Amino acid sequence: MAELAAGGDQRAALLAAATLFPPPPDGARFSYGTAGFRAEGAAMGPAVCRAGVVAALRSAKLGGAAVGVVITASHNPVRDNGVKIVDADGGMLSQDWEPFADALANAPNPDALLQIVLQFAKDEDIKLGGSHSAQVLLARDTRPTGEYLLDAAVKGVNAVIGAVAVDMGILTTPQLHWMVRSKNKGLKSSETDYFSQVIDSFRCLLELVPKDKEADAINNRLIVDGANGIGGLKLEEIKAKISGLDIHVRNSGKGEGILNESCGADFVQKEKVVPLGFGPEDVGFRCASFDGDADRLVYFRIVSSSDTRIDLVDGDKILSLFVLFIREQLDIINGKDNKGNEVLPTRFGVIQTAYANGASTDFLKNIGLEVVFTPTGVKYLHKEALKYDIGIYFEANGHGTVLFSDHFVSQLESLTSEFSSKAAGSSQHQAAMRLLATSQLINQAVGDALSGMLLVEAVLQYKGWSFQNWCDLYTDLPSRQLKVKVQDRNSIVTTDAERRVCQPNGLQELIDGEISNYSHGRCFVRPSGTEDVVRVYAEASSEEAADSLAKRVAQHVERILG
Ligand SMILES: CC(=O)N[C@H]1[C@@H](OP(=O)(O)O)O[C@H](CO)[C@@H](O)[C@@H]1O
Ligand SMILES: [Mg+2]
Repeated sequence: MAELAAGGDQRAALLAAATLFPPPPDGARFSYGTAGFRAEGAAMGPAVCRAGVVAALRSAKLGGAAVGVVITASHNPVRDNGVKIVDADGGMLSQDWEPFADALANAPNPDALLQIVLQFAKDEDIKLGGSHSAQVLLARDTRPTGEYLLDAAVKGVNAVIGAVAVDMGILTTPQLHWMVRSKNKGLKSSETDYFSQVIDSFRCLLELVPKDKEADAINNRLIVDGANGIGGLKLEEIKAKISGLDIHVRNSGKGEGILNESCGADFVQKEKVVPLGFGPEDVGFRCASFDGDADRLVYFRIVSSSDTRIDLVDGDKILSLFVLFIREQLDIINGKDNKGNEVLPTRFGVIQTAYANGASTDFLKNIGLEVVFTPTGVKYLHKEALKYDIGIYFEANGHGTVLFSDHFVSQLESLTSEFSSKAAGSSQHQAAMRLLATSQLINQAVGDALSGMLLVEAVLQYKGWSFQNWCDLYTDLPSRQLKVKVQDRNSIVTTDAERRVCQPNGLQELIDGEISNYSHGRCFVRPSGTEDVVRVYAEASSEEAADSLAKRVAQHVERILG
């Protein structure tokens, strides 16, 4: 073992941390999945402590760049908790480190943990024992187990000698991603800086609303479901500083309501009924809903006080709205120059997953855009979006953002200053400024309900659109999602961005057979990355047909996988 030697102090520190948080005797296995590790909060101590070790080593590997740890279980019930590692660019942990994170979380005892760390450090050429610097920024949501798990994470970070843990407090998940990214880019990175950037760029977009649109300005009353979580609390804190909107927060997290219980973006999007905390006074108004850690956003409208149904605007329609807005700005800028070249040639990428409603994909294709599909999970969507000058992605559940490449932003900056000297106030100048403000407003690290909502509001004002105008972009195809409990969900192997099954043999043929009986039928199955279930999604021309297609396919899955 000599070559694996780390100083005795380093070994002792790792063993001590692992001993403080021994894994549960039932040997529950953790898998990093689509969203980090999640389980019942009280059982998360060991996994969170070990995630702290991973984050500290990741920072050490990256020469001491800040890395983040967020303690949250997002939209899951309040008794659950979880942990996600934020990489130095502000995105999700690099996928090639996930196997190490899994191995560490599942190490059966302190000695095994020590050996895994030493071997990994050797393979990755990370010098242990304090001969490196490392810093980890930590945040948590409002869950009651958060404080205990924060302590576990800090102990994990500190078990890597030389690593510094910085508690950033109770934050939304996207705030911490933003901070990590900003810090490593040498930009201002405090919470106050985050709020100023969001508030200022939103104001700037409102100032750029064409004057004729202001006349028939849309209703400025906006009601927000904070899921009784951190997003509601933060919005309460800053709503008075947000210009042009009359914001009312329900389920703000200050009252008695329980986190995510019958409220929040996941509930609203899946159940399509009025969340708790809303009353007759909210009927007919534009409502937004955040999830428990405020990285998902959907909109809805309550139809009538005698009806629990809502009109839902999901992530797909938010994406479509943003696409129209961005394309319009690009079209304005791209009047051809005198040599017939486009002023600002732009590679614009639109990315969805298989869960995107088929009507949204048709809408995007009909307006001449190509849509790229990736597997479920932000890490895949985000990676694809980074390939473009402007890359936009949204999951149907409301997680998404718009990414602007550094190169494109600097092109926009020079273009705006060129316009401001040659053609100040021209429509081209204004369009370029709108895009710049958009790149400032919308979170460049991860989906962000707060800044996403403000972009929606700015775009609706820009277009002079009511909620109804937005709904009318296209009509969602009826869809149904089911969960099937099976022995081993990972015996399902998929391909083609999870839209087809390649194992077990014969299952895809059965699914195809079912689909062929339905008009506008579409259906796929995949193992969930966050729950021990196989998910079934079906779409068809009526609710009944979508239900029946989903049920029939679920029965095949149940029969074949047991
Ligand atoms: C159908 C669905 O909504 N799946 C969600 C869910 O993943 P699953 O792998 O389906 O469990 O949680 C992920 C993390 O929040 C999110 O990215 C994804 O969209
Ligand atoms: Mg979330």
